[in-house]
Amino acid sequence: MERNLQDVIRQLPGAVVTGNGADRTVSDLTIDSRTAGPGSLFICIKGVNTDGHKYVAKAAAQGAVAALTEQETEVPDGMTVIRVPSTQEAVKTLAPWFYDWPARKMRMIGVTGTNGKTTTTNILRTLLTRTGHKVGLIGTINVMIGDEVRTSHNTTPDVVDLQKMLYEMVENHCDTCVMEVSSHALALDRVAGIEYDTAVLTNITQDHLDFHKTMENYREAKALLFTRLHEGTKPNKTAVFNSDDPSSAIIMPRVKTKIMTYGKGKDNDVYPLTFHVAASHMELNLQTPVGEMDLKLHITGEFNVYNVMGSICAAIAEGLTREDIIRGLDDFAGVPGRFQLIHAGQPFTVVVDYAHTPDGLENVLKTARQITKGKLWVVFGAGGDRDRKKRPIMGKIALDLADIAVVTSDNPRSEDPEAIIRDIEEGLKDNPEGKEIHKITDRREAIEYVMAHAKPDDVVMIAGKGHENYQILKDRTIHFDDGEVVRDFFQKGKTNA
Ligand SMILES: CC(=O)N[C@H]1[C@@H](OP(=O)(O)OP(=O)(O)OC[C@H]2O[C@@H](n3ccc(=O)[nH]c3=O)[C@H](O)[C@@H]2O)O[C@H](CO)[C@@H](O)[C@@H]1O[C@H](C)C(=O)N[C@@H](C)C(=O)N[C@H](CCC(=O)O)C(=O)O
Ligand SMILES: Nc1ncnc2c1ncn2[C@@H]1O[C@H](COP(=O)(O)OP(=O)(O)OP(=O)(O)O)[C@@H](O)[C@H]1O
Ligand SMILES: N[C@H](CCC[C@H](N)C(=O)O)C(=O)O
Ligand SMILES: [Mg+2]
Repeated sequence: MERNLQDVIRQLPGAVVTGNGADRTVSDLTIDSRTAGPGSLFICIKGVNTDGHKYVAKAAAQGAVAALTEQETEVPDGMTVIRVPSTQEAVKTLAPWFYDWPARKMRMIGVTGTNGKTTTTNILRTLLTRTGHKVGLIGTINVMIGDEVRTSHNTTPDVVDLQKMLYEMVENHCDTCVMEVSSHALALDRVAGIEYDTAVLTNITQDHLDFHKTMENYREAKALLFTRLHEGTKPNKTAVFNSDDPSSAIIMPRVKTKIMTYGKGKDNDVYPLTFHVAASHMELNLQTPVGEMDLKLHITGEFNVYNVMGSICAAIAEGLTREDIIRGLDDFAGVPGRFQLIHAGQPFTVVVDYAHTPDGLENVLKTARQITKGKLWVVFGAGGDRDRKKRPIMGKIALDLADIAVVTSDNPRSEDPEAIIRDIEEGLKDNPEGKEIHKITDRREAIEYVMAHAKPDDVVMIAGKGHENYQILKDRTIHFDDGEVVRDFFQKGKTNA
């Protein structure tokens, strides 16, 4: 995408321009000097850790032609500096305009909720792709533009990267984008300039209180996806709600578009008639507005019944037929690190799962219990620099629902791993049944301990990190993969006592 610098300036009310006054071409926007290159307009944002204004010279040295600032800065030779009252505000309209409003050229499906976003977006991508659509996907694990796959840094990227990705999707002839919309993205308006066609709520349970402070703020951030859905000019919009989640009843009355609901009750558009959960699959019979569906799915757990039902509502809203949906769901192989069974020749079941919230942990342990003949183990920790209040709650859930709990580290980030474990242990203090609890701070040692002690018919749930192949420690990020630790343990011929 190329834009004339004067046209860029015209988009910025109140702009004061200094430095190079020549008429030039801007070929790229970036808010990170590290990705600035020839032709870039570098947008300076004041962040939590640092201030983008510090990197104007660096961006210029890398070839950036202009910088967008909100305070006095140096003006490197040859660079044009455009000062506006607020760069954060300016970028919300500048980025969509620069990339020519790509979200207006695709069907946009947004999925929000505490848990289930990655699963739901991936189900929808499979359904739509199998039906002949070219689909872009944005989420926690990766960004996909048709068949091209890139790694993600955030669940929902910042406004500039997001608009750039959408532009690339349009350039690559995608007709639909399905994306996870995090509560951070809604609160910080990373999704400015996007008009959604279909919006899905999975559920709202405790997480991210470090950022939102209260559950009400958290819910209201998520509500924005639905209460703003009618704004704009696109026709045929649908809001999809999980009627079994109490937040839906609070948000739905404020929605001005068509609504579809899913849940256990027969008053929903989509509801289950019967389902049967096994370790690696489930059978599910559903009632839907396009007819009854008999499904055999390669994912499992009651929570996934909800993800499937939400996806079906969105798929129907997008015009898919009963046959499209049945065929697509049959093809859906699951998401890496979501109730993923690890087969390393061991005589018991090992599951790696991304449960990192109280509700997520509760759900996967309840599902695991349904397939456990022996004892149920859980190995888990909690992320550092994240909601501290969820830690003791997760401790109590592990104690209540598993037979043996092994508390370990997740991504400690800047925090002391021992302090995080102490927070979790608050929830383990009241142990009337005297259940076995271990504390093994090193995650590899914790997993290896369990691999060495689990018995045939036991189920081991390794929770929290799912698809992640790294561990973020105070001073460095190391390679770490829960499934690989399990496989290595058995490959090295370590014995299971
Ligand atoms: C709290 C939060 O959302 N922080 C985001 C924020 O970081 P920040 O304000 O600390 O930025 P900063 O590091 O101080 O930098 C300020 C500016 O200087 C720039 N800079 C910095 C260094 C440099 O050398 N050059 C340079 O230009 C940065 O690009 C930035 O524009 O802006 C950054 C750039 O967009 C984001 O990457 C960063 O997300 C961090 C990594 C993060 O962990 N965010 C999490 C909490 C998050 O957003 N999570 C949600 C939900 C997850 C889920 O539930 O799935 C998500 O959507 O991912
Ligand atoms: N519908 C659901 N209800 C409750 N828990 C769920 C649901 N779906 C998934 N989970 C649990 O949450 C974990 C994460 O699932 P998924 O990645 O789909 O959610 P997410 O909303 O994308 O998470 P994140 O906020 O990290 O992006 C799963 O591994 C599982 O433990
Ligand atoms: N997107 C979530 C992922 C958490 C995963 C868990 N492994 C952790 O590090 O806390 C977050 O940033 O809160
Ligand atoms: Mg996700």
